[in-house]
Amino acid sequence: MPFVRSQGANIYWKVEGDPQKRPLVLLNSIGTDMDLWAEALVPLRREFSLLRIDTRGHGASDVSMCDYELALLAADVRAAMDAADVRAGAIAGVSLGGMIAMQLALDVPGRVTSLVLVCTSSTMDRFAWTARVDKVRAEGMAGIADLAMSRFLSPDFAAERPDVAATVLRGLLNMDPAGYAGCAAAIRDMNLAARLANIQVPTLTVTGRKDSSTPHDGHGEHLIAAIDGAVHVALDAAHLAPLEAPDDLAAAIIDFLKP
Ligand SMILES: O=C(O)CCC(=O)CC(=O)O
Repeated sequence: MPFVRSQGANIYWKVEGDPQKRPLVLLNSIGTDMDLWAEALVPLRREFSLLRIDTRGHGASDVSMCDYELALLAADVRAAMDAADVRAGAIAGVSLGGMIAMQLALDVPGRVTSLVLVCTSSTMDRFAWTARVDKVRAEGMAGIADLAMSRFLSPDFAAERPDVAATVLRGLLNMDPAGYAGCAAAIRDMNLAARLANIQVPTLTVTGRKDSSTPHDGHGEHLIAAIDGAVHVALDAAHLAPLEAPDDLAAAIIDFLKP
């Protein structure tokens, strides 16, 4: 079974593609699961051996009833990499997934060969995320669904692809609020900004021109400035770029990671 025990929880992972190819680990945002990457898998599978992981509290992974920390979520990724026999690999993460990827690169640099930071940040508004944690614990997923959906997908894309928007909304509403709150606490408490200069691996930062949650200004720009040699690509997408611009994102990743 593709579950690994990590710090009191079963974490779901899945490998796809030719195991002889270079490993690429794919991490999801808060409020989604490994299927966030589904639309980009075909081109990525041609180039990489893919390891996808459901972040603790999401998808098929266990929910722990507490505040999580990025270090815990990074340890879960390390455990899944061990279980999948991936000693080191490129790590691509969307939003929370990018934060976990940065934490992993700082905590265990030997396990990370490159970073792809998609629609993410090292500094989110602590006040807003404190309110998000409280609201989801008090009201459940319905209490935060409209806000999250308004940032996940652009209105144009949601109108063009109501099937995708409905699937994302259903996933959000059906998840355990404790898992969302635990991860939201990790975003609230993250402490990455002062450590970014210690990231020593080639890094691609991807921003979405329609992303109001972690846009270039105030978010992506800080990663690009602080991480030595970081490369930047902007895509025509809102926050969930793997759904809104899967081909362009896959092409950017493949180009950046080419040997
Ligand atoms: O719901 C939002 O406001 C966007 C969530 C966010 O920025 C963190 C994530 O997507 O992991």
